Amino acid sequence: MASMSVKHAIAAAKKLRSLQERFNPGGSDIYPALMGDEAITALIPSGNPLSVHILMFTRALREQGTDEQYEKFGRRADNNEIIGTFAQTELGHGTYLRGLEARADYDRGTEEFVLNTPKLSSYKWWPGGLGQTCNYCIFVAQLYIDNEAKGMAMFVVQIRDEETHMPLPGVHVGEIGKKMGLNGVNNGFLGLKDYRVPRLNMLMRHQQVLPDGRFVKSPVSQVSYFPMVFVRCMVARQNSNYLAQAATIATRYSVIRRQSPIEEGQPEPKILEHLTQQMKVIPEIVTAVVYRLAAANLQNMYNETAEAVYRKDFSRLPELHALACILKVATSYDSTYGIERLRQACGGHGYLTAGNLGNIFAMAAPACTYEGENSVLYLQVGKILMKNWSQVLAGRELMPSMAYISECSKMTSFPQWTGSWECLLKAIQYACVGSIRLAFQSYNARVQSAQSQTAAVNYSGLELTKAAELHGRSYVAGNFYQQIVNSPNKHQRSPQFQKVLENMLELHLIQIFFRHLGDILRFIRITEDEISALQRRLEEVLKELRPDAVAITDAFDFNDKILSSALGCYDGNVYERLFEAALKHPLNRKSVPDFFEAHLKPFMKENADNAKKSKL
Ligand SMILES: CCCCCCCCCCCC(=O)SCCNC(=O)CCNC(=O)[C@H](O)C(C)(C)COP(=O)(O)OP(=O)(O)OC[C@H]1O[C@@H](n2cnc3c(N)ncnc32)[C@H](O)[C@@H]1OP(=O)(O)O
Ligand SMILES: Cc1cc2nc3c(=O)[nH]c(=O)nc-3n(C[C@H](O)[C@H](O)[C@H](O)COP(=O)(O)OP(=O)(O)OC[C@H]3O[C@@H](n4cnc5c(N)ncnc54)[C@H](O)[C@@H]3O)c2cc1C
Repeated sequence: MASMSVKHAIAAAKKLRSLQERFNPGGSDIYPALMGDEAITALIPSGNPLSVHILMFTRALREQGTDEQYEKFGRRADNNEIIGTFAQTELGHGTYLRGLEARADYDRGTEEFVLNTPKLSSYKWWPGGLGQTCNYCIFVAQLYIDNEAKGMAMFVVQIRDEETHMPLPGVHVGEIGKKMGLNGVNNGFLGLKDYRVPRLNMLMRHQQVLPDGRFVKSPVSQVSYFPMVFVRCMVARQNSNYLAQAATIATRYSVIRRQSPIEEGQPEPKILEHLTQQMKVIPEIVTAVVYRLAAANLQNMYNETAEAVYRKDFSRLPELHALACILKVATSYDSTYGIERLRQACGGHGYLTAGNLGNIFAMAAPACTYEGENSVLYLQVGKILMKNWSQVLAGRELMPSMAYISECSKMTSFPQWTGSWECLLKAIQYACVGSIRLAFQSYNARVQSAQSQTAAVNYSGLELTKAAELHGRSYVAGNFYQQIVNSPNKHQRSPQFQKVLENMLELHLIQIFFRHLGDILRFIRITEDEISALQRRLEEVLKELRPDAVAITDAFDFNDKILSSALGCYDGNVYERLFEAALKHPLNRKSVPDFFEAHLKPFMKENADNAKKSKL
């Protein structure tokens, strides 16, 4: 499977290169790379062994290396003359980067770094493509000069001979084994023993080691985390795509499948006529749209920040970090939840490989772990919210994406409940700020009682993650509201299209309201009648969106090859395709399976004989 994927990935990469040259000649615009990876990934259901090369190896060379280092390594990587990966995670550490054990000792005598993975737990473990595809990697290690730790640094390391692909001396590399999905990606392990690289193989755009061993610290140490921020932005985009694919499949199937009359004596309706089926499918269509818009927004912010960082302006890094964490967590959690819900909405056929929903789930699910395990990233955001709440208490301004926190903090109570979109959005934001305030009280009490910040974060972890989750909801819902209600190009939309978008906004806000009703009721008084009115509106808006469900998912524009699903094919011939797939199963090549004579027949005969004996 791995070699098949490499073959497909190379073919797709070549096709992409020609498209890029045609539409974006010589441009370094990041989009073709993103689209490229998405396009290749979409065409290889078992995952793209070049993903980390495209998304992290080439970008780290461009963003963390000097211009000279880009010329030496980056250009060849961008041109796919060398294939690399991003080797940071180790067998013993993935989250706690300051605990990474791989080390790089500077040898000023030879102006080289000596790279080692001192123990088994120090082995690099997981990097995509490391097993067999790559001949280079970005090797992340703790930098030591005269045995003094200087923090993390990145090194360009050649691991295989470019001609023979043989691992180089001092390199121990291989595949880590079968996974739940993505088995076309050879995730690998890497051990290095006294492996020497020239001084100029350390990426030195932001921090340097001079020939005599003097260390020039990075102005902002977190800029070395930037490659991860990029992939978190990509995950937001990629996982909203996976959800959109699953929503397309389940929607098409739900208007083909007929089951169970709603009125006695009536014909069996399409299953999407059942209200509970609408509640399973339509909110996921809307969630895919909501996250697609949020991810696009985040990508623009990434591009602006990347340009600024290139000019050594690091001011927007903290906000981008917070938003990238929030969106990576929210999209990966909600997409995996949504894809499984859509699989279940397809009944038994949803469990068939021919439906492809299981594979889409397996492709989406690891995003909850890689690029920063989700609860760890929620804690990151929780910490950032604590810092920002201290700013609020000091009367200082907050970053734009947190401005609502300042506004809500000035409200002594929640205004009269109206149930409008603005009211629903404000309710989510108000509940978020209430949660931040409570988390801060717990956290601050711990810090005041002489607990360290790290310990206080750990023991306030439940409230911090709740506040982070609600901050994510507030950001995503706020972004969707702005795009639907206040978008500058709203007047270019037809009234019918605007109405569909407003129905999607209505559904999203009501759905989030009900999902967090407990969190909201903690801070806002809402009567039973007001909640029941929202229940009615929920049922109403599902009915309103029902006729548009197929058109919205068709607008995602996935062709059958990408969906690769007998349930979601454009022509709707579900049963014929299911049957066609079944007949292709190897077990159907013979009428009598091999195991009959070898196992089943003797087993049944033995039982029959024993039964006869027991009668005698
Ligand atoms: C498309 C898909 C395709 C699909 C294909 C994709 C294939 C899969 C690719 C997966 C590739 C990988 O998984 S690559 C490996 C990914 N690994 C990770 O993401 C590791 C996760 N861990 C971390 O990021 C870090 O250890 C933290 C953030 C958890 C902790 O950082 P720390 O430095 O130890 O400590 P901490 O005190 O929390 O942070 C110190 C200060 O730095 C700030 N800070 C922390 N991180 C950042 C950051 N990234 N950017 C800016 N600032 C940051 C904090 O806010 C804080 O600011 P202040 O408070 O000082 O102001
Ligand atoms: C498909 C896939 C592809 C990957 N590709 C790459 C790659 O290309 N390059 C690369 O370098 N890595 C890669 N990774 C590794 C990935 O980045 C790590 O798995 C991830 O960062 C999580 O680290 P970990 O596995 O060590 O989990 P751990 O950090 O051990 O997490 C285990 C549990 O401990 C909890 N935990 C850890 N720290 C804390 C804390 N401070 N507070 C509270 N709870 C905590 C976590 O929340 C989690 O529940 C990949 C992983 C996968 C699954």
